[in-house]
Amino acid sequence: MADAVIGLGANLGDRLAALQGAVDALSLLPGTKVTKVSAVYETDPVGYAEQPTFYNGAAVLSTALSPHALLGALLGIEAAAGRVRRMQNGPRTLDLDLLLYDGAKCDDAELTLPHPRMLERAFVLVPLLELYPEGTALSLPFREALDKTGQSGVRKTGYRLAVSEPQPDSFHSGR
Ligand SMILES: Nc1ncnc2c1ncn2[C@@H]1O[C@H](COP(=O)(O)OP(=O)(O)OP(=O)(O)O)[C@@H](O)[C@H]1O
Ligand SMILES: Nc1nc2c(c(=O)[nH]1)N=C(CO)CN2
Repeated sequence: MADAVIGLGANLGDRLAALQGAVDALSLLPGTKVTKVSAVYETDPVGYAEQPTFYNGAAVLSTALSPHALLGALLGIEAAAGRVRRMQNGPRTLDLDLLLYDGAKCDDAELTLPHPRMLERAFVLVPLLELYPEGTALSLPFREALDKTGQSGVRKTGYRLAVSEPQPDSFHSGR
């Protein structure tokens, strides 16, 4: 089993429902358990400013899926949430980024690990600091990066994402 950290974001439609739906979908992936979830943060858009504010958060998984299989699953969950890719940094119903997978490094056509832009983004690093108060996540020290972003515009909402208890197989098969 490996630990993986997922960044979640949404700025179109019902943002809270999108993030909660994503956590629910992650917990249903084969060989996967959601072990930690952050609070939900409301964040000013970074990159392309003329778009609605985002809800962002982060989740930690314990998974038997490989990094590429997990990325494929994230893209599937985004598609099921109605995401249409229009522009880089533009608005989206759901964005799931594979931030870290154990201490793995990877740089191929489909996947870069750690996520190449995570250390520049306070909307990623603030939820991460909540999950890893020591400032190092899966071998990646990130606290200094957060200090360096100098970005504000990340506010905690009163919402938390819920992790539902795993159900016995008989629950899913209806027997
Ligand atoms: N660590 C990663 N997590 C998620 N996608 C990745 C990662 N590394 C590479 N990718 C690739 O990036 C592609 C485009 O991702 P996406 O459309 O979500 O980008 P974006 O959300 O606009 O920008 P950003 O990646 O900066 O958040 C994906 O199809 C995927 O193959
Ligand atoms: N606040 C915020 N800004 C963004 C976000 C995001 O999730 N939150 N995602 C982006 C592209 O992935 C670009 N800008």
